[in-house]
Amino acid sequence: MLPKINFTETEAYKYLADHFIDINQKSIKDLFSEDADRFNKFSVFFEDILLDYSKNRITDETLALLIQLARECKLDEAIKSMYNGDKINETEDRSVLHIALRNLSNTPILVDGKDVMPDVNAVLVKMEKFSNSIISGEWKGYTGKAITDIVNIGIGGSDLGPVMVTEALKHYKNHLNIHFVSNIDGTHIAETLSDLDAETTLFLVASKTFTTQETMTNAHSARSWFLEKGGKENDIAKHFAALSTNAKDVSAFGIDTENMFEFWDWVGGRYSLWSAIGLSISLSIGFDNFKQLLAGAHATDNHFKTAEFESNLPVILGLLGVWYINFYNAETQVILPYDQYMHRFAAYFQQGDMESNGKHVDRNGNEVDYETGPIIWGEPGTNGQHAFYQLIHQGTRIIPADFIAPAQSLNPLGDHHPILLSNFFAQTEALMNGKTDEEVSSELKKDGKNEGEIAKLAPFKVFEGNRPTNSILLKKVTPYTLGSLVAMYEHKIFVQGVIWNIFSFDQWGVELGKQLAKKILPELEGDGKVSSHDSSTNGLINQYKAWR
Ligand SMILES: O=P(O)(O)OC[C@H]1O[C@H](O)[C@@H](O)[C@@H](O)[C@@H]1O
Repeated sequence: MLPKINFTETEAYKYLADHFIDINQKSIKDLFSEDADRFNKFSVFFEDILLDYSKNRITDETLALLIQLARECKLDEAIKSMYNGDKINETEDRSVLHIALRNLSNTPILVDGKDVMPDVNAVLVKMEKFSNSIISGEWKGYTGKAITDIVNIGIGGSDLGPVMVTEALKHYKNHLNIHFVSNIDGTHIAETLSDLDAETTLFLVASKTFTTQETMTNAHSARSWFLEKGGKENDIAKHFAALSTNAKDVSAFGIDTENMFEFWDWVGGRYSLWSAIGLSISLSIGFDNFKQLLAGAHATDNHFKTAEFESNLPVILGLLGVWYINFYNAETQVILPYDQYMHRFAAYFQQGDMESNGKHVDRNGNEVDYETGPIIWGEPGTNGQHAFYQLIHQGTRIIPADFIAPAQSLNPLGDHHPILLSNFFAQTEALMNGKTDEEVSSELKKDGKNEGEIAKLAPFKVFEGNRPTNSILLKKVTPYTLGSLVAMYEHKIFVQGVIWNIFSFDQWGVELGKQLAKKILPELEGDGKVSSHDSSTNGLINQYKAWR
């Protein structure tokens, strides 16, 4: 089980609070000039990933105290508990074993005394066979044609991971066209289906529970479309597969359980891209590449489990986040991939991080009196530079930023990649160094401005700097490296949840809105006025009814 320790009552926390007062006087720039070895000290390699965290407001002492904090919070025990298959998702009484899905070493992992690996491996074999027969064209649709288009119908964890990965690994994709329908807004499925041919389309209904309203509604619409286009009830087996933990509801929907790819309740939705939910990935890039993705994640899992905290990437990232959130009052964490293929990476970790650590009750059931999960946001560079970096550079908030870039481009076109990377390097340097009043004034002087003009303009052009960043330089975006990177962020979330003494693997916060929507739906029928809510909700519903 997870320890239940209030981190603000640890020795390390008290030391950190004192230390914060000292370190807050110093700039990162000063820290670099005081220590020629700073980059070597605060950077760490993991295979083809270099994490440089030297441009942070930390010293040796900060890091030592943060690691002490992790030890006092018994992070090592928590990691062991997760890997042992303990039911650390206590509020749902479940183990948390996404690590088992990519456990290519095949060491036994027990849940309730039973090794889960034979089942995991059997589903992987089934995914491989299925992927191969669709990709090769051996699998035929109801009129004898090969499949050309895959539509994954799912939402949340049954959508975001496959979307992010198939986009990030588009370079490795085969001839199949992959589409994703998630939104209940009819536009999403209507627009997707408008260009498709029922004879050559395969639907993957992806839902852990197989009860999610959006997914079920979209799946039923897809089924009706298929039947309208000429498919017959008994052709459905050739065009619909299910990715789920719920065999009963899958067969009730009419999907042959032969076409069901199973996973288990110990796989959280937002940690499920490694499971059968990853079938669209395996179809898009081939099973061997999917396995490489798992292999990369497995390598990170081993690193997280065995590396000393001082050189453990997820631990370092997690603790740096705690440092900014709980001592500097940072509210957000921005993720900035300098790689167009990774354009959904931040969106993916919005669910990964915010659904995991957006909690205000600790593991003892008490309200916390400290901040927990940050707001995650981000867009690919350099687009972000031309949109919101102004606020990161000159706004009033501290925004810790993760910059991610591959050294090798998958599309080495002219000088695009050096230009992209020059921006990647320049931004973290600029955020750290800023630009002083003297520098601004002398620049303005060179531009021919007079004293009065300089005094007037200079304040607006000063950058105070001292804004913290991590740089994550990858050799190249490959299935393996992406797997490693995603697992690194997953474990970072776990580290932070352990320190904050919250349960990171439940998501009760998504329920209330769902319940209320179910109550409101019947009220939308008929023309009668609705008066059962507050005046705002009544007013909005009644206006909707008047306008629809
Ligand atoms: O896969 P399902 O069961 O359709 O759930 C889809 C999503 O539903 C809810 O919003 C949450 O529970 C998410 O964590 C989940 O990913």
